[in-house]
Amino acid sequence: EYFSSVEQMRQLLKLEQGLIDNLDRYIKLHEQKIEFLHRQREWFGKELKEGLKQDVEYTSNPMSAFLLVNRLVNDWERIRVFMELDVGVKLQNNTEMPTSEDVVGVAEGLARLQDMYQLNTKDMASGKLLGRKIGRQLKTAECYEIGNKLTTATNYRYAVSWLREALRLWTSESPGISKVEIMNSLSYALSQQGEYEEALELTKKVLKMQPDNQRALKSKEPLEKWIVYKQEYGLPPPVPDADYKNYPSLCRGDYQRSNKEIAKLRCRYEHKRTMFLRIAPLKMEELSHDPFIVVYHEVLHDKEIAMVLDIAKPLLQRSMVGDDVSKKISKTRTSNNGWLDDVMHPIVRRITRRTEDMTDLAMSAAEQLQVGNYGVGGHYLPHHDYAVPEEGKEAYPAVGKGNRIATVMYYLSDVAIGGATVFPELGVSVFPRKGSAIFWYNLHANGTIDSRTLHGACPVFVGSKWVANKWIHEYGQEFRRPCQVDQNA
Ligand SMILES: O=C(O)CCC(=O)C(=O)O
Ligand SMILES: [Fe+2]
Repeated sequence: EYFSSVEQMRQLLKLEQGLIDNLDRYIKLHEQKIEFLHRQREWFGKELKEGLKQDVEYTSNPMSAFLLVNRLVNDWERIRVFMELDVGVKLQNNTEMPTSEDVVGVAEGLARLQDMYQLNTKDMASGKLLGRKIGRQLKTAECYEIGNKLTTATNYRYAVSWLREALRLWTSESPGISKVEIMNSLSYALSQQGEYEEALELTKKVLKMQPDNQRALKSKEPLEKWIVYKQEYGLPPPVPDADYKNYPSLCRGDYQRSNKEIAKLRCRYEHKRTMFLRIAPLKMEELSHDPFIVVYHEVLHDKEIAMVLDIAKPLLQRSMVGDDVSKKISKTRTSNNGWLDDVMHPIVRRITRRTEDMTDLAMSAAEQLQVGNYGVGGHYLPHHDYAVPEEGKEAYPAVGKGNRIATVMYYLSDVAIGGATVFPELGVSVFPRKGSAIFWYNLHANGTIDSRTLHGACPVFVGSKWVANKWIHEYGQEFRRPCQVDQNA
């Protein structure tokens, strides 16, 4: 799977380079083959001309008679074999090609970005994003493909939008795509949205252009029935989108809190929490006092980050959601991650140590470091990091050290546009800054869950977002976690 990580997508450029190299070799060998055949053709032609000039003499002369028979038996046989011989270049090597799921995955990421950042399809198709030119004008057939993939993904709203764009761009010179195909696809996507009237209109237009068009013939009657049904009973209420309140506006970086609230927050050197901080204070930015959320700036060095990424890259796999018993792949989290243990490399141990110095929490109850990379439009919908186990069951039984009391998340990259970490209940957004870490408690001081810590990762717009999570569990923190955050430090 490529689409769920920009790092994996980068491999595709290498893959395409390999394909082009193979194609070049194939073309070259074919050219050599054709050249050889031209030379042979020349030679056979010359011999034949000789023979035709004086055919009786030629065929009765034992020398030329022999040459003629020999040519036909041996030389022409060699040519026959040679012509049928393949040049022996395969287009594809062993590298795994992306699949149609990747195409759908990228199209879904694209629609997610459109939705989140309110981008219109015409601008996107023209390669313009947020007033910047980031690509070329898409062709009719390309818009049509995006629309069709979104239909496959049952994202009909954006499918309609892309198919409309394809229709708008279509000219009789558009290669490889007929107007009728686009109209049929658009009609289908519209009908899935309950817009039967317009769908029928398109279908009728198709039938005017091509009276025997099978697809249009098949859909006309059902559409007419649906229109009558809709007039009588109306449409079923649409399935409501999951409501994450101000999640989208926070992702866009819209202002969420009053000046009065923000005025209470400070930036300062944290030098009290642990012994370590007395000699090496950290730059701390408060985001919220209750629940406690802070960002530590410049806590990881670029060189340390480069090392972590080197170790993590070969370990990347599609991220799961759910606790360790019920985890599964989900569209709500499109990223890849890999787990790094302290024993794998001194740098991992060093980061664990730094997390302890930063938080004063015991690392004996911390999970391995989870390094993550997001894909095209990659996101993680609002969720809690704690688990809510069934009655009588334990949270995170595989860890066996209680619930996730706190989260420390390091940003291992900047993100050019998008990719914020946001807390919808609190109106807080944090835009990634390479080397910074965000730290918060998921549980109240009495150990109950703090639902206000709901948070999500916004779709990455431009860039490759890397993060590293260190989840810390409850056991061993009894005498470590301060009951009250010292706001006057
Ligand atoms: O990537 C982010 O900004 C948040 C990630 C997150 O919440 C998680 O992995 O649990
Ligand atoms: Fe999270």
